[in-house]
Amino acid sequence: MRFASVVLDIPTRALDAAFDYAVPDEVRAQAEGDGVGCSGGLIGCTVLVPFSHRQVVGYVVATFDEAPAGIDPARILPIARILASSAFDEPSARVARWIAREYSCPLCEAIRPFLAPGQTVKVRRADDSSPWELVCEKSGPVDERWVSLTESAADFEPRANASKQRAVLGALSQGTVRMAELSAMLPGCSATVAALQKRGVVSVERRRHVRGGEGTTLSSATASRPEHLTKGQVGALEAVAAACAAARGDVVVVDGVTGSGKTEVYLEAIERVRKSGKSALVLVPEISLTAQTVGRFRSRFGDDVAILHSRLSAGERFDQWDLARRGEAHVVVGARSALFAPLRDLGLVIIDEEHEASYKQDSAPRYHAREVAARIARERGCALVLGSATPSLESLERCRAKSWGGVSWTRACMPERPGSARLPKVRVVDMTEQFALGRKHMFSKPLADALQGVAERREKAVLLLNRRGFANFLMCRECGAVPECPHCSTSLTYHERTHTLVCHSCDRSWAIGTPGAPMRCPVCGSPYLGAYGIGTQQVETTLADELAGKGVTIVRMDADTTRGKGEHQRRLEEFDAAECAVLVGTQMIAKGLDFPQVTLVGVINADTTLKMPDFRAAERTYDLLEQVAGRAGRGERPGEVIIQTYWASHPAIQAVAAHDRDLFMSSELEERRDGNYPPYSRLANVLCWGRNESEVRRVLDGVASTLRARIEGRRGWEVLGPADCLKSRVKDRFRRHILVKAPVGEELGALLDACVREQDKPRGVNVAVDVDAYDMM
Ligand SMILES: Nc1ncnc2c1ncn2[C@@H]1O[C@H](COP(=O)(O)OP(=O)(O)OP(=O)(O)O)[C@@H](O)[C@H]1O
Ligand SMILES: [Zn+2]
Repeated sequence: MRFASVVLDIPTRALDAAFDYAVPDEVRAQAEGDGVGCSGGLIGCTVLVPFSHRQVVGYVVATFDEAPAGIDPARILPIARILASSAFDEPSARVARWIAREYSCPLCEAIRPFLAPGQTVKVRRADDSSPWELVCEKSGPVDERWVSLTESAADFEPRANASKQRAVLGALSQGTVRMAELSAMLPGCSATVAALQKRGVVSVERRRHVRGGEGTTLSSATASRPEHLTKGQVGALEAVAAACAAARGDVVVVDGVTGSGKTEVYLEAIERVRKSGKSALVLVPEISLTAQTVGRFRSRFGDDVAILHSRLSAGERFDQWDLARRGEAHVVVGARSALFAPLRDLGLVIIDEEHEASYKQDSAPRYHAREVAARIARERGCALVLGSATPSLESLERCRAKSWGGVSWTRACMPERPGSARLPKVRVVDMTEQFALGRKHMFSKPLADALQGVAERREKAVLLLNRRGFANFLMCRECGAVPECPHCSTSLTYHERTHTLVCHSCDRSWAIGTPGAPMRCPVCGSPYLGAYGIGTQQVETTLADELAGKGVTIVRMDADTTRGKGEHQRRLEEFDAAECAVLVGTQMIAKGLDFPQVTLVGVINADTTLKMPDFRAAERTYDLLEQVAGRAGRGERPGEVIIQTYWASHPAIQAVAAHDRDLFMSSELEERRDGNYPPYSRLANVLCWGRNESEVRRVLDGVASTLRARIEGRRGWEVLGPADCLKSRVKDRFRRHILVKAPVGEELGALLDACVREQDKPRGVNVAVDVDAYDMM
């Protein structure tokens, strides 16, 4: 290990390569002596290196003994020092390289997700004349050592002059104290504690502080082992075992209907992997990382589980991450970014609800967790399990082809719920018919009746308000104006309770009138300003009227009511504890929740998402409806689902009504094939934004013409645009984009990267390449 290849943390596309440095003896000794590092050496370390007359932070991605060919070893500059222990090993470095190429981003940006949370080091200077300085956003490990007296403390008498010992014993006489607090009370006491520990008078215990699993009253937050696995579960486990045995990154799509017991398959599969001494990684959507999910894993694997998600503080995230790095936890359950956790000896990766759009990161590196997971599985020779009741069309297509990317893709079906639970009966209510019958209420007659039934039978219901799309804005009935944010091209959303108009692009808000006073149109001054679309608050109010005096608890869950820490869980607990209740909410209540007492699911407006300008609109609507329908009838009592819609004939809605995915698939796949959309092509979005509109236009026109010249004559390639984005202005920046379609299997990222690099970009104009884009607004 005399030389190292270092990627500099300078995210410009031109400085993307790794540079070679010499490894001085003391640096090597430090790296090899470091017990906590991931690679057992220098790879994965954050280092300080000289570069072009200054010092720069970089990451070691490879080491070698011979000087690189053609370079005089004496002229290779040395690494100045190590700034942080190794956070990744060689296979991870290879995955990072792949991410950079695949998603067209600078290599250092692809490496950053692998670094220890909260331990990023930067070289900065205040202005051009001041010196460079190291800024270390360190959140070291949280001290979780707890000190307490042992039984033999009673017989221990400190010597007369041992005042420090007396102080420590005194402080501990009331009970266990955290080491950090003890040090704060008695500065410099750690040597004393160590001495007392040696004598057996005090004990120091490392208690893991792990949030998320503890302190919930949710009945479903434990996973008791079922007596028998279902046939579907046994089959799925066999497929997973085969993929583990193949040890080359094979993929199993666990295609199990809602409530079929996919979680039990994950738990069982992890148990087997653990028995063979390997570790496992489980990804769930951020929003499902609730006490319920965490509790289920914790109840089976206890302290062997580390939890990673964005609601943890930086220190807590570091702690959890470090448990994996030190090999103290062998199961990591987390949101998208947990994919980069430094687990040793990985044997299995699981992605739950794999169809979820939130697995695509919408800032650089713009990776899709499913694709990176597949890459990691191949790199480490472990199995990948993708679970969902509504697998993505991409995954289903790969299973149909049986292999993809050099590994096998298998589908394991679980068509039934365990025990006596059955899939609920679904009824579609055509709202145009209701209107023709003279019913203008938010709840159709069948839904209103069903809610009364729930109240009478003392059961529970879930009501979904489909809020994606353009619901809930105000429109002037005289001039037709819709108030928009002056900084973004976004219709403002009306919030009834606070009487404000809110921009969901930039979070600015405007008060309108005073409660009770009429609101006026900002354009023509007319008082006839009406709310279009409905909000959850309105549903809650209407519901309260409908069920007044019936003793039904109404719990509302949306972005507003779950903002505070722990609110999400608190509301679910409230719903769980109530004797008879209705849970009203947005998308966030649609998936994962397992409450056996729910017998009715109502969807107030099924079709708002169908009208979104997005080729995945139908798929998303189908997924959402099938998932939310799946909340009903998970226990012994049968469930019923009522879907209100103005578009009853749409295949997505028909398919949910019949629990027949093929109904939806056949029409959808045909449209995708006709339009050359994924899964039959790859799609990238090249986005350009800046304050100066003409510069934005010029830059993107340049990218488009370079691109068109390059793909000239190549089959299956298509360049659409440039055109204004649907959100053509956000935070006063103009936004235009190009959509690029390419045949499946083409390296789209590398080509787009080259075209963007070629373009001269003035300051203030930004270009982002989003490969396999999900959000094209
Ligand atoms: N073999 C079994 N026998 C009896 N009950 C089981 C069995 N397997 C799972 N269950 C129970 O079935 C319920 C549903 O399981 P789970 O929540 O894992 O479903 P799921 O497939 O993840 O559904 P969804 O996609 O809706 O989230 C749970 O309460 C679970 O304890
Ligand atoms: Zn705005």
